[in-house]
Amino acid sequence: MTDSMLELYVHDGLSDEEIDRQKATYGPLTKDVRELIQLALQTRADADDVARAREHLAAAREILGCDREDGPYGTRFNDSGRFRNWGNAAIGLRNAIAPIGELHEDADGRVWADIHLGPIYEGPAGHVHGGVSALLLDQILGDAARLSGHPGMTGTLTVRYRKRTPLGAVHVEAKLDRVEGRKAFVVGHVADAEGICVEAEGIFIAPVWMVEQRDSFAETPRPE
Ligand SMILES: CCCCCCCCCCCCCC(=O)SCCNC(=O)CCNC(=O)[C@H](O)C(C)(C)COP(=O)(O)OP(=O)(O)OC[C@H]1O[C@@H](n2cnc3c(N)ncnc32)[C@H](O)[C@@H]1OP(=O)(O)O
Repeated sequence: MTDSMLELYVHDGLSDEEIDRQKATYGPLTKDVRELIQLALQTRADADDVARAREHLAAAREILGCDREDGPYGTRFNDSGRFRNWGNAAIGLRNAIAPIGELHEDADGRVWADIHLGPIYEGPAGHVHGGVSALLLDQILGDAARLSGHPGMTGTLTVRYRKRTPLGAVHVEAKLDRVEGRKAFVVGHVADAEGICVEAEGIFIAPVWMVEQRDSFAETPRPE
């Protein structure tokens, strides 16, 4: 299990220029697909128009599929310490369902993101699915642990839903609370304009292999 995961931490030696080129190429594709996901939910096009649109989509699938990778994206590094987790379900640059765009980090260690959660993230009518809130919190609490120099796997995530979270603009933030051995304790919340909707505490545990990997970096790697 551990070994198979480590195999997906790959130093691929791409130049910064090549990474920038890939971002410029694939980022807009991800954005288009994200819009398509929402359109699949919202379109009122009739059956003929849907059939016509599907022909275009089939053509796009053929073009995009003729040269492709198999399997998960994993985490890829280069010499200058840039790392890409572009398949990540919460924040991956090439993952059209990932709701988090830009991540911010304040000087005091607070990590936050402002996110627009559209109708594809619905749980209770008009409101955010509880699992989506947990996804955001798992990611942002994990990032707060990692950016403070204590990366780890989620051991325990405790989530308290204080009030419903309306779809639309939400703010997510987290901060390292304390560290005990290989365990980082992080707190955070999801808020709407009226205040906190969901709060969480996470325990992020660095497995031994991750501690060794971490120690091989002079600085905490920054994600793309
Ligand atoms: C450099 C690198 C790059 C950075 C990349 C960052 C990637 C981040 C990715 C983030 C992605 C997003 C997030 C995701 O999606 S992460 C995906 C969801 N999480 C997982 O799949 C984790 C699966 N579980 C495991 O891998 C292991 O069980 C872990 C690693 C958690 C512990 O296994 P390990 O064998 O290491 O543990 P140990 O037995 O030596 O115990 C050590 C200490 O921990 C205490 N304990 C044990 N279990 C738990 C628990 N569940 N809650 C609370 N505490 C627990 C234990 O009592 C002991 O405490 P103490 O006696 O010392 O006080």
